[in-house]
Amino acid sequence: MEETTNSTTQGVNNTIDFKDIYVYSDLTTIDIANLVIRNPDADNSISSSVETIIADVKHRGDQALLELSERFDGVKLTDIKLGKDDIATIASSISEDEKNAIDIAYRNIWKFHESQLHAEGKVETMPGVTCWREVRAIEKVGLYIPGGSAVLPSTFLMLGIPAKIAGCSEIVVCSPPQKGGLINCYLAYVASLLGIEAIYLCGGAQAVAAMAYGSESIPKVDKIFGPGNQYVTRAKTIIQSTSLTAIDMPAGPSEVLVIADETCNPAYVAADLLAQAEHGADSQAVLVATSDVVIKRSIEELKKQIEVLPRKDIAAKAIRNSYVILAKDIEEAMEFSNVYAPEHLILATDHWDKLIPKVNNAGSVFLGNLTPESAGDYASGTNHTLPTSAYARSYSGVSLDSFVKKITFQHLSAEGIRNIGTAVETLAELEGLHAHKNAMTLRKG
Ligand SMILES: NC(=O)c1ccc[n+]([C@@H]2O[C@H](COP(=O)([O-])OP(=O)(O)OC[C@H]3O[C@@H](n4cnc5c(N)ncnc54)[C@H](O)[C@@H]3O)[C@@H](O)[C@H]2O)c1
Ligand SMILES: N[C@H](CO)Cc1c[nH]c[nH+]1
Ligand SMILES: [Zn+2]
Repeated sequence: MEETTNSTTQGVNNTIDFKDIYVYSDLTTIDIANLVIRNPDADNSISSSVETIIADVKHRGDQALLELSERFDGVKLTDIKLGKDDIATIASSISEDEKNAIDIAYRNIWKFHESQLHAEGKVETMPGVTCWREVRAIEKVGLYIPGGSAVLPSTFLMLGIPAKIAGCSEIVVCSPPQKGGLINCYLAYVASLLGIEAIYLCGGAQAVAAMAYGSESIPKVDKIFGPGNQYVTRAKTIIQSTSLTAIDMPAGPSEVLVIADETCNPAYVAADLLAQAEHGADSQAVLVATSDVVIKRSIEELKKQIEVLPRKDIAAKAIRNSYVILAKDIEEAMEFSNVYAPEHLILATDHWDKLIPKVNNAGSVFLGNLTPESAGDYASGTNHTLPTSAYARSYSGVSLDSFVKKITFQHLSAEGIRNIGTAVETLAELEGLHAHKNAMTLRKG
């Protein structure tokens, strides 16, 4: 890796000299609120191109989608929709080993998400006053499957499986066209496993706009799911306030925070950092360690391992966009992590069980030295579509709940009216809302 010219200057006085990776060693002197900001779009360039793309798709529909695919994906399409027969033909080229791996992931993800189906009981809050909730699937959902720098069939599993379990009646899938104007065979195989009959060849902000407003080819949906780059993520946050379409959460460039103590294995730590760094130059991989020996060894390992990665250049840029923290103890490490609110938190320590209660903000947590984050990315069963950019402070990752609404129901009997009537009348009276009071008084008789 080259020497960094990382523009982050805070904490420079506290750096230990590893030449190309910032190591902050005294958190009390650092502006942490500033340090934890990811990809700020300071010049507003992403927001402004996304706004232009959304307006274009809204007004010109399919024609805009075709032109934007040519411009951003370098693919000249004649048809945006890829149908069932094409999908089946493309899927047939996948090998048995690849099929088996996808099938294992499919089963585990299905099993974990199916376990989230909980029926709630009815509650009698007072005699004759019964309240309960019922679950209904969101009818029309849109799944965005990234495909800019890497096509992610695993994301198709992560979104398609809970949508199927929830019972969503219309599942619209968009993914950027690959060279030749098609999709890759792994996405096609996942589509066939899920029984999805069409994939729309459309990526980026334009795909989000199409699913939010509809185009001649792409149906409008009620909620859009899925991760993506900064263009996709910005588009999702814009359309949720400008259309009647909801979103799962901001799930942008991947990130990981590894907390490591002297019981960690530095080779594993480095591998886990690089696994998220290779997603994109704007990814972030943060190491928070309680010992400078751990830091030194992990960085040595990282420098060795990065050399053989096919995506070395991307990973190196992400590492330059990252940093290391020497915490004074594990408590300080956990405090920093909770402020950072990482998409993925890895506890690279044998003492992980004691740390679980201290985790307040994280998308998904990987416990101990034998639990690589890649397991959750692909096949253990948990969902890999997770909040980034510190949104793990308030959002959960995708789950079965993301695909359903929970509607409350209530029923009052004559006894219920007798028990609750006066309280409702008094509350209506004190709020000065007499029609509210009357709706109860008439029934009390
Ligand atoms: N948070 C999560 O849960 C999660 C999960 C998986 C992946 N990810 C992230 O998803 C991202 C995938 O990104 P990707 O780029 O590979 O694929 P992508 O599908 O998100 O984006 C590709 C699209 O971006 C658009 N685009 C590219 N350059 C543009 C430009 N200059 N102006 C306007 N639009 C442009 C194009 O339309 C292209 O089709 C990565 O950052 C990865 O880390 C996050
Ligand atoms: N780490 C990504 C979520 O940030 C998910 C993914 C898909 N494929 C590999 N990894
Ligand atoms: Zn990943």
